[in-house]
Amino acid sequence: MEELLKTIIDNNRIWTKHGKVASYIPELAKANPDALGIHIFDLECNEFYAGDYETAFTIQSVSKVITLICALIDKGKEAVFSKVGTEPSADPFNSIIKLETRNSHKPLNPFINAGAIACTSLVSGDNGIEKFERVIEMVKKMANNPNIQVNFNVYQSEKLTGNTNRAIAYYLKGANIIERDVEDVLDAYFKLCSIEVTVKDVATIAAVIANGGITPWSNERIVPKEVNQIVQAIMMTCGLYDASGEFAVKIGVPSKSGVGGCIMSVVPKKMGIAVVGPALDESGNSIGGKKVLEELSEKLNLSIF
Ligand SMILES: NC(=O)CC[C@H](N)C(=O)O
Repeated sequence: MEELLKTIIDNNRIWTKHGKVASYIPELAKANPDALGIHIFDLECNEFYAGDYETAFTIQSVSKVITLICALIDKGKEAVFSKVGTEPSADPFNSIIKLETRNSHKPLNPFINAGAIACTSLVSGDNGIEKFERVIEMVKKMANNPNIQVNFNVYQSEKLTGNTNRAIAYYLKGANIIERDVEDVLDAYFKLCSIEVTVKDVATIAAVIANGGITPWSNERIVPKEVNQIVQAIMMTCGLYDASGEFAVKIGVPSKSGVGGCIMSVVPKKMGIAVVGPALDESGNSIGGKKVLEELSEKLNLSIF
């Protein structure tokens, strides 16, 4: 397996030259555009990795999966889906347009920025700090890593330049989708995007989801079965923003990407996979990461379809 992963990384490294590192959050522009790494955590707790698997990166939108899990556990599906939809979006991840043109003003789904900001406000906690703590504790538990922390420079950079997210959040407040103090919710959202991880952490999180919400290493249920099912369905249909359909066709497993260059993939009942490659395509998905997953899915016959 390690040989296979190494070959796949080598075959696809060239793709990193065709993408661009995210620069709208200035601190992210410092990432190495040539990096490409992968980690697999299977349900027997075997781990395989290759390429730049030691690269640290910020989790970015992959955190939206854990925020949704916490919101569903804390408030239940009726409350969550009264504020956020479950439909894919054909617009970019930070788009505002549908908030106004759709009657309900609900964000289309929990994995675009508007939906994730709404879910952040739904998570348990009296203020932004408590909400952030609730979600990062879940990240640590699912990643089996108590040392996970926020990258302070990325957090500061997000907060300083996150005006589109600010516009989204104030719109949501005006439409009664979020009830809390907007800046407080945004602060938690920016911190959650800035959590620093490696592909090992993300592959471990994916393995818990692949195992039905139960930790493969200690057999402990941390995500209720129904929540785990809902999250995978939304990853499948909305996980790569406006490129989710193409990804379903080419790779065929529930996945979630982030502008830090990570893609987390869940192969139900088999394994968790994480790739990192900070050079992104025009939808904000890792260009090399997508190609690596495409070849891996083909070679190991991973598609659920
Ligand atoms: N797609 C992403 O990963 C977006 C996350 C980023 N922090 C933002 O809010 O713009």
